[in-house]
Amino acid sequence: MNLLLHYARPYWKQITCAVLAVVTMATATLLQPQFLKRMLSAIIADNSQAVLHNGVWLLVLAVVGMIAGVSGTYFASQVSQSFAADLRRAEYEKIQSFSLTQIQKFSSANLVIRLTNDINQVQRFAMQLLQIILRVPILFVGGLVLAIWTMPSLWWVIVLMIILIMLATGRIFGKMGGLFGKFQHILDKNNTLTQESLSAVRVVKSFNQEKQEEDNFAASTKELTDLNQKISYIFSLMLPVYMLISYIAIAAALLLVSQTILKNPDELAKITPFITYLNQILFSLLMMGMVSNMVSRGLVSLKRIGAVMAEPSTINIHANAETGAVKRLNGVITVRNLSFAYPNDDKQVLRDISFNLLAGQTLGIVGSTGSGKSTLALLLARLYQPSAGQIDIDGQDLQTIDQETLHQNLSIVLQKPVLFSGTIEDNLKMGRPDASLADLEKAADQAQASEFINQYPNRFGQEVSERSSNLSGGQKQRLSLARALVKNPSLLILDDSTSALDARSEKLVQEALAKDFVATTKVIIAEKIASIIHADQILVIDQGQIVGAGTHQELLEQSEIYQDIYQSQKAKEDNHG
Ligand SMILES: Nc1ncnc2c1ncn2[C@@H]1O[C@H](COP(=O)(O)OP(=O)(O)OP(=O)(O)O)[C@@H](O)[C@H]1O
Repeated sequence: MNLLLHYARPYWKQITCAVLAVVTMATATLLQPQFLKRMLSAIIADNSQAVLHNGVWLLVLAVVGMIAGVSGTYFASQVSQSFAADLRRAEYEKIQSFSLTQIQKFSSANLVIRLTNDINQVQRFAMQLLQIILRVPILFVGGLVLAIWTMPSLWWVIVLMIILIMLATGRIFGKMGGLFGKFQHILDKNNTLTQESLSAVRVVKSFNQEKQEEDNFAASTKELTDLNQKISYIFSLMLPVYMLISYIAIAAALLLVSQTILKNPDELAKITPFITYLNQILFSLLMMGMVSNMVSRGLVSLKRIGAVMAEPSTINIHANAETGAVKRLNGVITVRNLSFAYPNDDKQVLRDISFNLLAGQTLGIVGSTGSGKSTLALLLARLYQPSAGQIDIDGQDLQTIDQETLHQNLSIVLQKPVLFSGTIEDNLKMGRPDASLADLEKAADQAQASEFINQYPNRFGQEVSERSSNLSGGQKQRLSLARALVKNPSLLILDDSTSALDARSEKLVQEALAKDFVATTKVIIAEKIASIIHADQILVIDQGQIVGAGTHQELLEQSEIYQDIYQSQKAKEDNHG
C-alpha cells in the first residue's frame, strides 16, 4: 500500500478531480429517486407545475451525473496509466540494478511477469479504486439512509436483504480463499516453461522433445484453465443469487405496501424510489463482490512488485553522484580470498582465490571443465557478487564502482555469445554508441570479422535476426569480440571466446590484442594452452581452487596438472599435424 501511495502522490490534483467527480456522480444518482418521488406525487395530485419543475431537476441531475461520470473516467484513467508507467519504469530500473544473484533468486521469467502482468493488474486496481471502490460506499450508505427515510416502516426488508446478501457473499468468497495466489503461482510456472522451451527451440527440436514440451505446456495450461474456470464459475453464481434475493425483497415490499396504497395513494409515489434505492444497495454490494476480485489480484501483484522494489540495489547504476563523471580505470586487479557459491546452492564453486594483475598485463586461466573458470570471469565482471573476499579494481572495491564507469571500462565476451536483433552496426555500437564507421571497421578487423561482414551488400547494415539465428557460431563469436573491442576497454575478459575460430584467425586475434591493446588488462580463459602461452601470469584452477600460478615456463616446471594438460594438447596437435 505504501508503494501505491508513494507513486500516486505526484498525481494528487488529478486524484482530487477524480474523487470529486465520483462523489458528484454518486450524489446525482442518489438524488434522482427523490425527484422522481416528488414528480410521481405531483402526477397523483395533478399538479402540472410541480411535474415540470421536478422533471427539469431530474434532467439536470442526469446531465450532471453524465458529465461527472465521463470526467471521472478521464481522470481515473490518466492517474492509473501514469502511475503504472512510473511504477514500471522504477521497477525496470530496480531490476537493472540487480546482480545476477538476485535475478537468479527471482528467476528472469518471474521478473518479466512482475514487470508486465503484475503492473497491469495494479493499473486496473488503481482504476477500479478511483472509479468503483469509492462510489460503492457512498451508494450503499446513501441508498440505505434514503431508502429508510423514504419508507421507514420497511426498514426490516432492507436489513433482511443485506443480511442475506452478506451471507451469500461470505459463502462465495469462502470458496475463493487462496485461489488467486495459486493462480499467480501457476501463471509463473507456465511462463517459465514457455520461455525455456522457446529460448532453446533448437535443442528441443534436435532432441525430438517437441512432444514432451507440448505435454508439459498443455498440463500447465490445463491447470491454469481449470483454476480460472473455477474462479469464473464461483463469480457467475453471484449475479443470479443477488438478483433472487433482491426480487424477494421487492416482492415483500410490494406485498406490504399494497395493503396501504388504497388508503394512502401517496405511498405509490414512494414505492418506486424505494425500489430504486433497494437496487442501488444491491448494485453496490454486487460491485463490492466484483471488485474484490480485482482488489485481491491487485494486492497480490502489489505485494510481488513490492518484493522487487524492497530488494536492495547491489549495483550503483549512476555515475559519480558529485561530479557525474565517468572515470577511465587503469585496470589494476587485486583479488583477495575470493569464494563463491551460486544462489540457492550450498556448493562452493570458488574457494580462496587470490591474485594480482598490473595494468596492461594478461592473465590466462586454464582448468578442467566445471572447475569454476567462467564463474571467476562473471565475478570479475561483477555479474555476481562474491560470497566472501573482495575484488578491487585500481584499489577500489568492485562492488562500489558505479555502473556507467564499469560499463565504459570493462568488456566481457561470454562463452555463449549473445547478440541482439537489429543490424550488425547496432550490435557493435552497444559498447560505444558514438563509434564511427572507421572504429567499427577497425574492431571488425581486430576480431577477424571483416571478411564475412564485407560479403554482405549492406555490410554493417546487415540485419541480425532474433537470437542471431542467421549467423554461424564462429560469426557470432567474432561479432561479440568486435563489440567488446570497439570500446577499447581498460579491462577485457574473454571466456573461451575464440573456440569457434580456426587456428589462423585465432592467431591473428591474439596478435591484434597484443599490438593494439597494450594498455588493456586482459583476462583470457582458454581451453587451449596455446591461446595463453604468452600471458604474464597463468592460473590453473581445479575444483574451484588455484592449484598453480606463474608463467608458462614456470608452470611447466612446477605444476603437474599444467604439464598434463599441456602434454595432452601437444600430443593431439602432433597427431593432427
Ligand atoms: N548459474 C549457476 N547456478 C548454479 N551452479 C552453477 C551455475 N553456473 C555454473 N554452476 C556450477 O558451477 C561450477 C563451475 O562452473 P563454471 O561454468 O564456472 O566452470 P568452467 O570451469 O567455466 O567450466 P567449462 O570449462 O566447462 O566452461 C560447475 O559445477 C557448475 O555446475
